[in-house]
This record gives sequence, structure tokens and C-alpha cells, in this order.
Amino acid sequence: MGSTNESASAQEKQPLFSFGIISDVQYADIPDGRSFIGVPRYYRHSILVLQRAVQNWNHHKKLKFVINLGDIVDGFCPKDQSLNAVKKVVNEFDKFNGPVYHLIGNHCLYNLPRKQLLPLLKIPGVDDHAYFDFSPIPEYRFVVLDGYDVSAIGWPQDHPKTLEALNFLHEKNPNSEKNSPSGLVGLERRFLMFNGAVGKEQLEWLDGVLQEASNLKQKVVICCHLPLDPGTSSPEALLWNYDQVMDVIHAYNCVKLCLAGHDHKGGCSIDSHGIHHRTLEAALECPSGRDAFGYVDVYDDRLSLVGTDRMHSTDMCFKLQANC
Ligand SMILES: Nc1ccn([C@@H]2O[C@H](COP(=O)(O)OP(=O)(O)OC[C@H](O)CO)[C@@H](O)[C@H]2O)c(=O)n1
Repeated sequence: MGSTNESASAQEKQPLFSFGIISDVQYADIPDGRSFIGVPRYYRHSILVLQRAVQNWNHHKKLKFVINLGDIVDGFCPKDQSLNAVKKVVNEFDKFNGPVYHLIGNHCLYNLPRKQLLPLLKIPGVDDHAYFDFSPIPEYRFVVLDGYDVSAIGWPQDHPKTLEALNFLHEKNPNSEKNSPSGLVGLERRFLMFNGAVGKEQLEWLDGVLQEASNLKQKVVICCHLPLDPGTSSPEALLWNYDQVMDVIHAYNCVKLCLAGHDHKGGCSIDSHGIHHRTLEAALECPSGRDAFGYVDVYDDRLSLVGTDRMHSTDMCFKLQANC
């Protein structure tokens, strides 16, 4: 009897706060198409998904902020329309009655260079980097990683980061088309041009942030466009140095969830240290009338993703036996 009452009262517990989520809108004013492997993509419809998401988030009334996990405009957007397309999507996000935190993705960088993109997305990074953190309540901290810190896209062609990325790809991927995983085996299939890495300085910054969060007894949610755990993603979508990033994260006990986009089908996993990983289903892959967005209720002992339509709901307890 007691346990029934206890579980009823646990379910009635109010969240500490909630936030909205969406990923891979990849809007473009072009006809429907398909991904390289043939999955349908609805470039014009995706902005309607975003509009319905914003309506839903505003209707909720208690969402503290929204996180966009990246790729707001598709690489097939005609380049003379890129700026207007980015502004158009940002304008839709701005209809949310609260702050919106944007992450950059590869498709954003196919359209605009970092220098131009970051101010449009109001990303508070330094020196054209797109990593930052914020603390919506004293008990929680959000860490946004820049997965294209070392990357062959977005930086000027002669930039040291571009050269570092090209050298890395040359070493790791023998194909002349560096977006092709042909011949690469297992997790090596992540060494593709449309991915990137977290650089040394950013790794040191992450370590410092997690140290500080631990000292403050804060729980941490990591956000990165590129997934950080092979259990939640195809090998082709992983961050090049996901293992180095996870080594830093695993040195502390404060991280509870890693959120990602990029691998459009979505996924979830719990890693060897009990950290939840959740890759979000893409707005771009919603046919007419379908949706993929959600919000997360944050508690002191769990995070509960409430998904709409194609975005699955996921309850993420801070224990190994979480329902995922
Ligand atoms: N085998 C492949 C796959 C892709 N490409 C080309 O790479 C560019 C980016 O691909 P795209 O599928 O558009 O990237 P997304 O960020 O939307 O999705 C990431 C994946 O879902 C990760 O699993 C594009 O130009 C493709 O044509 C390729 O050449 N070879």
C-alpha cells in the first residue's frame, strides 16, 4: 500500500524546471529530397515543424529556455539564399517566449562561415568558438560543446583548424571523397568530413567547467551536435574524438545526460558510467503533418524527455536501471 502511495506522490512531483528541444531542422526552400542513403527529407516542411514546436513550447508556459541541437539550414539551400534562410529560421525560434540556445552543425557551416554564423545565432563563444556554459538554476549547469572546433568546414581554408582537420582526415580516411566511409570498419567510420572534433583548449575548458560544477555540487547536461556515445548513434555520426571527451566527462560524477543531434533517426543509451545519452530525432525527416520536438522536465533525480510524435519520450533516472 505504502509503495503505491509513494510512487503516486513521486509522479506528482513538480520538475525543478523544464526546457524545450529540437534538432536538425535543415530548412531550405527546395523540393523534398533524400539523404545520401535514401532517407526522405522534407526541406520546406521542417520549418512548419519548428513553428508548431514554438507554439507548443509557448503554450506550455513553464519552459525556461529552448535548446536547438544544430543544423538549422540545409547544405542544399542555394548559397545566395543562405543568409536569408538562417535569418528566417532564427526568426521562428525568436517567437519562443524565452531564451534560445543554438548549437552549430555541419549544415549551418555549409551555408555560412563561423564568423558570420555565430553572431546570427547569438552564440556567446570567444574567438569564433561555439562552446559555452550556463546555469539556469544553482543546482544545474548546461555545457554546450563545439563539435566542429577542429573541422574542415566553417573555418577559413588556410586556418590552422582547417589544416589540422584535413591532416587528420588524410591520416584516418583513405577515400578521396572524405565524406565517404567506404572501407572504414566499425567506429572508424566516424572519420568523415561532415564530422569534427573538440580541440585541446576546449577539452581543458570542459575539464575546468566540470571541476567547478563538481565543487558546486551541480548536475550537468552536455549538449553537442555530434553524439558522444556509440550506443546512441551510428558510427558515421560520432564526434571524431568522442572517446577523449568522454574520458574527461568520466573523471567526474556530475554529468547526467549528453544530448545530441546529427544522427537523424535518434537514439538513446546509458554508458558504462551510468550517463544517459540521447540523440534527437530530426525535424527534417517529418513528412507533412508529422512532428519531432519535445521538452525535458528536470528533477533532482531524473530527467524526463516528453516527446511529440516522432520524438520518443525517454525517462532518464540517475541510476543504471533507467527506463530508456
Ligand atoms: N556516405 C556518404 C554520406 C554523406 N555524404 C555527403 O556528405 C554530406 C553530408 O551528408 P548529410 O547526410 O547531408 O549529413 P547530415 O548532417 O544531414 O547527416 C549526418 C548523418 O545522418 C550521420 O549519420 C552530403 O553532401 C552528402 O551527400 C557522402 O558523400 N557520402
